[in-house]
Amino acid sequence: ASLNWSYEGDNGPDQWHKLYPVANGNLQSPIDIKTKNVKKDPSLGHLHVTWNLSTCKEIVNIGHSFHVNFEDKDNRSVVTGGPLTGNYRLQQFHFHWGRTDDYGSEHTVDGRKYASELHLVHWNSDKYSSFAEASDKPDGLAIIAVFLQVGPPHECVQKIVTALGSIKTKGKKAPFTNFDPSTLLPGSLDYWTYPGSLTHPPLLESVTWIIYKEPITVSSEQLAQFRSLTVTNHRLPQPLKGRQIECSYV
Ligand SMILES: NS(=O)(=O)c1ccc(C(=O)NCC(=O)NCCc2c[nH]cn2)cc1
Ligand SMILES: [Cu+2]
Ligand SMILES: [Zn+2]
Repeated sequence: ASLNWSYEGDNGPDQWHKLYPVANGNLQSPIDIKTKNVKKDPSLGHLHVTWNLSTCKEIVNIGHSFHVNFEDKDNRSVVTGGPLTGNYRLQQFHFHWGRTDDYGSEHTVDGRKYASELHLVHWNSDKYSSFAEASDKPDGLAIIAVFLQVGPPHECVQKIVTALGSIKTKGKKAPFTNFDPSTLLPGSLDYWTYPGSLTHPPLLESVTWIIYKEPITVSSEQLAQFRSLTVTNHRLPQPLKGRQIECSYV
């Protein structure tokens, strides 16, 4: 189905509210993380990530982005702990980026924009039976975000960049197996967390966001390869509307 929204022009982010009124809701994402307003919460423990590389399945060009999809029919790849109650199953990961290396992340930190942002999308498999069922529940989704800054190339991101060559047109998919997403996590496991939404339509306010403080590093050439699929795909920060951001003790 052709999408009724885009990142630029007549169906751009400022118009999304016409078809998706929740775009002006109280729990919209992304947001700017003002670190001086973050609340340290000693009860926030470590995140426990168990991603099994046997669940990595394929890479797909979905037009406004590309996804690496995982088999989510059992709990082989789950995240739990931290702000989460129970198990959240990994469904897919994707990135967001901008036209240049100067911006492209969705969340920002004290106004700082990173060049890109990784989203690892999980759904609550203890309470719901699918992503679709979980996607409109307040405790339905957990998305882990990792910032990307520019520097030397990232060895594991290179595997993804190489695979993009076989999915140049929208709708194309190619096998992409035995990839371990934990190779995309930073060294420090300190994170921020807050209640929010999907960052593009349907913009459902069903997400516990978990954002690692430390970025990973990719090269400008690797980012240029992302842009070969679509030039830009990031939403700007939305009003906090009184939400409290918490940070872990690690
Ligand atoms: N950027 S993000 O907040 O992580 C995010 C935004 C939208 C969706 C989503 O699932 N939206 C409905 C849907 O099923 N869309 C088709 C597949 C798709 C497109 N983009 C992401 N998933 C998932 C994650
Ligand atoms: Cu998307
Ligand atoms: Zn995303």
